[in-house]
Amino acid sequence: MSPGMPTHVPRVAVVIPARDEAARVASTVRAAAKVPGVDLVVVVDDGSGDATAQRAQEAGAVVVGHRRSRGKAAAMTTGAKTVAAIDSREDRTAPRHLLFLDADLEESAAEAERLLRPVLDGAADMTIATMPAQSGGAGGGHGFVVRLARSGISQATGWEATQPLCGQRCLTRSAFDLASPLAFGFGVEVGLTIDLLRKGFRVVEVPVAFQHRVTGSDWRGQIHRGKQWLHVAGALLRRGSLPVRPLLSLLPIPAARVGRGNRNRAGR
Ligand SMILES: O=c1ccn([C@@H]2O[C@H](COP(=O)(O)OP(=O)(O)O[C@H]3O[C@H](CO)[C@@H](O)[C@H](O)[C@H]3O)[C@@H](O)[C@H]2O)c(=O)[nH]1
Ligand SMILES: O=C(O)[C@H](O)COP(=O)(O)O
Repeated sequence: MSPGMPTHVPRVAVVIPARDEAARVASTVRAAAKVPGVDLVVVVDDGSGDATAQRAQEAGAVVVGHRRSRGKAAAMTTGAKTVAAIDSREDRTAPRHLLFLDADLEESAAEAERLLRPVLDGAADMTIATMPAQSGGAGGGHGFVVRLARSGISQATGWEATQPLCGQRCLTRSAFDLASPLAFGFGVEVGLTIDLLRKGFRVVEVPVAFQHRVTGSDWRGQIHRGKQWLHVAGALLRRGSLPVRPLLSLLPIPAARVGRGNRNRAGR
């Protein structure tokens, strides 16, 4: 907590949705708590089967939980409701801004100040981090989910997101409330971006040196991506913006026949 700040200045609450993150959540909480402007860290234990809740509490977070996993978006909503309840108990004149961070950022969560600065300064309603190349390598994805998300956002709003799935975001309370209810599960980022841009809010990407666990290429990683893809597609469908081209690219037909007119297979 930074002393000497007047109480009417909106401070920032960090909300960390966490499922089975016992190995990483404590260092993420400790690093997030040190970010200037942050005076509250809430971890939502989304039905973990491990000691996530205990580790988060020991690290100093306010911990709330779901008995069974309800997905990332529901965990974010529970966290935002918890912050609202604390805000009203404290009788604040201005609600806290919400900084959503994944549980696996560990020490790099300390970099988050860059993400909240434009929101604190009133220059943006939502910031989204763009993250550097990850030390764990490029991961095992083929870009299917990222391409679907990016072209869906672009089709819906005309905005080209660099990292459309990134969940490290800072929002004003009013932006969050106006974007609720959130899109389900891993569709939440795409839904937030589209809904806020469509309502005329200012959304800005900010480079931040976060590092996180990279999804691998084993069967678990591919199941994770399948789930992400379905959730993103669901969020886009509900917003009338499911793009056709990334869907066609999933079909086993030669690239030359997918929306390339009469070009030959080499794309010339
Ligand atoms: O049912 C779930 C699944 C995940 N999480 C948490 O949500 C965060 C992101 O999940 P993760 O498994 O790390 O997903 P990634 O594929 O690594 O995440 C990328 O893609 C997600 C959207 O698909 C974004 O939310 C993330 O910010 C982005 O880093 C983590 O803190 C998880 O513990 C939950 O709370 N409940
Ligand atoms: O690993 C990732 O970046 C996400 O899980 C998305 O996977 P993708 O590479 O298939 O879009």
